Amino acid sequence: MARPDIPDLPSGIKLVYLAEGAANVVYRFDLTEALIPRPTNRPGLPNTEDTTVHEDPGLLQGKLLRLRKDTPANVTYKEIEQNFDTIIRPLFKLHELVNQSLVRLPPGLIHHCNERLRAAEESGSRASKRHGTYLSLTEPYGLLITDMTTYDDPCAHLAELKPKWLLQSPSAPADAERCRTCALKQMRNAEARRRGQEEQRSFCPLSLVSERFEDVWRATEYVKGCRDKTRLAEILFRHPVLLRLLSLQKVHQRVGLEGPPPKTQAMSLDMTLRDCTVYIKIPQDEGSQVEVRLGDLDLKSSAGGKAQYWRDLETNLIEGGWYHGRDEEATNDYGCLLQHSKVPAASALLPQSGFL
Ligand SMILES: O=P(O)(O)O[C@@H]1[C@@H](OP(=O)(O)O)[C@H](OP(=O)(O)O)[C@H](O)[C@H](OP(=O)(O)O)[C@H]1OP(=O)(O)O
Ligand SMILES: Nc1ncnc2c1ncn2[C@@H]1O[C@H](COP(=O)(O)OP(=O)(O)OP(=O)(O)O)[C@@H](O)[C@H]1O
Repeated sequence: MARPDIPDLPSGIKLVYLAEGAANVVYRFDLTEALIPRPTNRPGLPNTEDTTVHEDPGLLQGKLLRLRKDTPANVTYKEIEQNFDTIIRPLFKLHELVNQSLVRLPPGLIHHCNERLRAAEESGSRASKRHGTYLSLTEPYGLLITDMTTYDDPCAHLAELKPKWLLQSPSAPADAERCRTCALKQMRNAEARRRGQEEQRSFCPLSLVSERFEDVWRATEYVKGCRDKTRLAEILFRHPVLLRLLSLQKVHQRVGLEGPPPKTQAMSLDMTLRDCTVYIKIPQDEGSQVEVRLGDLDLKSSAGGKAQYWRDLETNLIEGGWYHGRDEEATNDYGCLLQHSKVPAASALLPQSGFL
C-alpha cells in the first residue's frame, strides 16, 4: 500500500522548547504567535509577514514536535518511523504507545532552533550535559508525537519514568547482589563522588514490577512528577504496560555480554526495550481515566561504537565488582531489590507469552 503523503509543518509556527534527551529535543506548539515569519510577497498582495498558521489545525492538535539531534548513531527519522511501524507498534496496543508520525520541516526551522539552543547554553538555561550537541541539519523531518503534557488540563499532572532493566542482565554473576541498573548507578555515583559531583537518585527497576505493593510504593519516591506516592503506586502496581514491557524484556535478552558483537550495524530491539520512557497523565479526579503510554521507543542501532560500548560497560560492571555492590563509600545506595529478596537470575526465567 502506498504511504500517505507526509504533511508539511506550517512555516510560521511558533515552537516552545519543552525538554530534551540525549538524542532528541521536544517542542510544544504555540499557535498564537509565529516563530519564523512567512513572507507573503505574492503578486497583487501587500508585502506583509503572514503569521497565520492554521492551514490544518487538526494536524497539530494534541501533538508535540520531536526534532532529531546530530548524534553518532545517526538513524534518520524515516528509518525510525519505519522501524516503529514494523517492529515496535505490533508489540503493543495502540493506546499503550506515544504515537508518532513524520512531518516535513519548513526551511530555516532547524537553524533557528539551533540558534535558540546555543542562546540557552549561554544564558545557562540548557542543562550542561546537553551542551555542544544540536539538531541535525540533514534531517528533513520532525515527528509529531502524542502530547502527554497537561497544559490543556492544568488540574491534571504528568509523571514520567524510565523503567530501564526490569530483570537482571543475563551475563551478570549468578551471585550478584545488585541488578544491572542499580550496579550501573552505583558505578556512576562512585565516579560522581570522586569528581565532587552530585549523585543520582533513582529507584530499583525490579521494585517497579514487584508483586509486593510496598516495593512499588517505595519506588514512586524517585519518579519525576510524583505528587501522591500512594496514588501513583496504585496506578503502577501490576500495570499492564509495565508487565508487557517486562514480558518483552524476558523474550529479548541479547544484552550485556550476549549483546550484538562489536562493530556490528544491527538494530537492537533488546536494548531499545531497556531505554524507553513511561508517561502517566493523572487527572485530578480519581474516578477519571489515567493515561499510561510508552515513548522513546526508537529502535537503537549497535553502529557507531554502541555494540562495543555496551559490552565494555557490562565487563566493567562485572570486573569492577559493581554487581556485588562493593562500594563501601556508597552513601546513596537506595536498596536494590536483589539485595533484599532472592529474585531468580534472568537465565532461570522462562519467557512468558501471557502478555504478547
Ligand atoms: O546507559 P544507560 O542505561 O544509563 O542509558 C542511557 C540513558 O541514560 P539514563 O537512562 O538516563 O540512565 C541516556 O539517557 P540520558 O542521556 O540520561 O537522557 C540515553 O537514553 C542513552 O541512549 P542513547 O545513547 O541516546 O541511545 C542510554 O544509553 P543506552 O541505553 O544506549 O546504553
Ligand atoms: N510524548 C511526550 N509527552 C510529554 N513530554 C514528552 C513526550 N515525549 C518526550 N517528552 C519530554 O521530552 C524529554 C525528551 O524526550 P525524548 O525521550 O524523546 O528524548 P530522547 O533524546 O529520545 O531521550 P533519551 O535521552 O532517553 O534517549 C522527555 O524526557 C520528556 O520530558
